[in-house]
Amino acid sequence: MNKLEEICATKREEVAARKQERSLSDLETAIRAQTPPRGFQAALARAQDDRFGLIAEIKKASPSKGLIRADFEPAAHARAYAAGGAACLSVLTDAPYFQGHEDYLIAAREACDLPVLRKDFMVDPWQVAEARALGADAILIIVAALDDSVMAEIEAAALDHSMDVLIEVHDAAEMDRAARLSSRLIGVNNRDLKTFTTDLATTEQLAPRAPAESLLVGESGISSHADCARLADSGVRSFLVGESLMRQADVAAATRTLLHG
Ligand SMILES: O=P(O)(O)OC[C@@H](O)[C@@H](O)c1c[nH]c2ccccc12
Repeated sequence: MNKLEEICATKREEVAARKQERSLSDLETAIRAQTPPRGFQAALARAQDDRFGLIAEIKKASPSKGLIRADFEPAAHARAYAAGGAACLSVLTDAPYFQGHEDYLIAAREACDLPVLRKDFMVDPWQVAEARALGADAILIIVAALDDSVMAEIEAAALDHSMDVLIEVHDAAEMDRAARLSSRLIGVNNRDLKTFTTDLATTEQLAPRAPAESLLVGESGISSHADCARLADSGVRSFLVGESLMRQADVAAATRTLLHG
């Protein structure tokens, strides 16, 4: 079993337990009390028309790096990312592997007016309703983790709630499977899921294979303006960046430097 399979197996158990505690109708009630989705893909598209689109990630820890930031303050990081010019936020909510929490998403979304992606391992459409109930504006579908039918069900649930879907691929076969979904917001993960090493060439190689009219996002291992400029040469003008920004003392300044050099 590779790490992704292990994480998803743990997630299935977690979701089974949560479903016992919270019915779908209970979630629907919470959703009605939520503010409407903020338009994640539209915000990213506007930003990259102007310059670069940044999805800045609120990430406390990861399986490969352990604790990334000790003085972890989701609301303060959200405000710093917004001040630095990020178009959108991504907030890790997976607890067992990333030390994330739903409360971090709620706090980050309340602290600014950027659209927020719930970064978690979606294995069941129920989680989409849960994400919207928390306020999430977008969810992630990891193609490597799902078969085609579950993927389509999760996407349909998100579109039903007027949320955007970031579809994550990391090889050519996954890009072809992503093309069969309807979302055209496609992230190429530069991180090899087996070795955890990152290589920006992954985005460069897969970008030409994306369906027409896709909004492409380069994900993982991006740490400088030069990295962004390099990926822009292959037509990718939006980026998902976590660790390199989370490690900075002045997150707002680092975000500005990443975007503007
Ligand atoms: O911290 P980085 O190297 O900038 O990467 C951010 C983001 O791409 C990464 O956290 C990520 C991409 N896809 C994921 C899926 C699950 C958990 C995490 C991720």
